[in-house]
Amino acid sequence: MSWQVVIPLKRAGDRKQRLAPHFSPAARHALSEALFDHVVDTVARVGRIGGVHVLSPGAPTRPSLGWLCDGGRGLNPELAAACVLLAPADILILHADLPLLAPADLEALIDAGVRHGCAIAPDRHGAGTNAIALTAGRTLPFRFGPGSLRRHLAAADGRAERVERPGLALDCDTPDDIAVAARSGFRWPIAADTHRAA
Ligand SMILES: Nc1nc2c(ncn2[C@@H]2O[C@H](COP(=O)(O)OP(=O)(O)OP(=O)(O)O)[C@@H](O)[C@H]2O)c(=O)[nH]1
Ligand SMILES: O=C(O)[C@H](O)COP(=O)(O)O
Repeated sequence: MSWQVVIPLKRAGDRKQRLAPHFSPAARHALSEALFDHVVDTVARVGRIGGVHVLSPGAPTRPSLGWLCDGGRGLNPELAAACVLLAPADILILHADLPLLAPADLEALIDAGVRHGCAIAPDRHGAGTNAIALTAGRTLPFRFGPGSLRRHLAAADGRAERVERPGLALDCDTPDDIAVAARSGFRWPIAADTHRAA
C-alpha cells in the first residue's frame, strides 16, 4: 500500500501569526521553513509513503514535491478538494510544523489508519488536530480550526483511532512550544538575536 501525503502550507508571509508578538517576520519565516523541511525530510524516510504533495498558494521549490494549488477557499474545503484530486488513494494529512516528528510516528499513524480506516493525531493540549490518515474510499469532513479534535472525532462517529505520540502532538504555535522543541533537541536555524519581533 502506498500512501499519499498532503502537507498544507500557508503563503510565506501569512505563517505563524501567533508568534508575531515574539519573533520578527524573518525569524518566523526561517522557523516555518525549518519546520517544513523537517517534516518533508521525515516523510521521505517512510517506505510506505509513495508521494508527497504540498497544498499551498505557490508551488514548492523542492522538485520531489507535488503541488496542489490552494485556491483560497479556506483550509477545510481546500483539503477536501485535494482528497478528491488524489482519489483513489490512502491519504495522510500532515501539518507542516511538527519539530519532533519521526518516521516511527508516521508508521504508527499509518498502522492505525489501516486498522480503522481513519486515524487522528491530537495536539499536545488535546484540542487541535495535527494529522489525519484516511484509507482509500474513507472520507472525513475536515474541521480544522479551534477545537478541531473534538469535531473530527465526532465526525468519525467512533470509527477512528486516536494516535497520541509526542512527535505528532507538538506543533509550534507559541514560544512555549518552541522551548519544548528546543529542549527536545530540535535545532533552530536562527540566531538568538532574531527571536524578537521587529
Ligand atoms: N494551504 C493552506 N495551509 C494552511 C491554511 N491554514 C493553515 N494551513 C497550514 O496548516 C497547518 C496548521 O496551521 P495553523 O497552525 O493554523 O497555522 P500556522 O501558520 O502554523 O500558525 P498561526 O498563523 O499562528 O495560526 C500549517 O501547516 C499551516 O501552514 C490554509 O488556508 N491553506
Ligand atoms: O486543529 C487544528 O485546526 C490544527 O491543529 C491547528 O491547530 P493549532 O491552532 O493548534 O495549530
